[in-house]
Amino acid sequence: MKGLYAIADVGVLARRGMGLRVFAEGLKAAGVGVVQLRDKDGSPEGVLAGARVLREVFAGTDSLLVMNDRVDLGLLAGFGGVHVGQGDLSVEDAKAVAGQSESQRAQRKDEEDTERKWVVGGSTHTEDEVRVADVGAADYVAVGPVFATGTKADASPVVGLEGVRRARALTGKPLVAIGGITLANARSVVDAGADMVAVITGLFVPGRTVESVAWEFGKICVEVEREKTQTRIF
Ligand SMILES: Cc1ncc(COP(=O)(O)OP(=O)(O)O)c(N)n1
Ligand SMILES: Cc1ncsc1CCOP(=O)(O)O
Ligand SMILES: [Mg+2]
Repeated sequence: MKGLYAIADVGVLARRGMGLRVFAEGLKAAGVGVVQLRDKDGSPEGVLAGARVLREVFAGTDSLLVMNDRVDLGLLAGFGGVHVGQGDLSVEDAKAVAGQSESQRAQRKDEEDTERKWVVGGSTHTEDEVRVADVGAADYVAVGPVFATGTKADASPVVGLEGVRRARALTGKPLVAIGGITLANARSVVDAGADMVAVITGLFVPGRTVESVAWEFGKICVEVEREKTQTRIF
């Protein structure tokens, strides 16, 4: 898991007058690897309707589709995973609902090679939460908000780049940074140790297409990773 983790926030899209399908097609054209559907105000059927749009647009690609908050809707939608925060179902319970707890997987050992793992990611905002997530069942650990964000009204205090560095030191799991990430600061976030940058508002740059912005986020992540590898070799 490296690069851009794009979040299709239904409320933000509506406020910006952009359709979910058009937005998703831009992400697909940019080759985005992970796309989350975040619909905080939608009815269950409304969320599933949005999920169907993402399934259609990303059909035939390897992109991972992640449902925010609701493991049941993620499973119904045929998504590849769910993201849960500190106030949502726990990562472990989300795994169990998806039939992916340790014991459930052990019972189906023979199928495991062919079975694609259902991904469960979890939010963290403090060092203690990162420590807990590191030893728990989360497939990736999200940390944030890195910078101030206007998108989440009940966001925790910002952790800054130092928070990303500390999280990096505390977990070897894939680390996703979120909150106020833009093209201008994405490099610093990946430099601080994030594997992926999760972005909502930063995908909208006046005068530019979502595709070109998403592509540039991916390019920044690849460049920083390449620089890190070279630094390690020489
Ligand atoms: C990749 C990623 N990281 C963090 C969050 C935030 O999750 P949560 O804290 O549950 O807040 P809501 O998004 O549900 O308001 C996320 N959605 N995705
Ligand atoms: C969902 C969420 N969780 C922590 S910050 C945040 C909002 C991220 O949105 P933006 O990229 O617009 O700051
Ligand atoms: Mg949540």
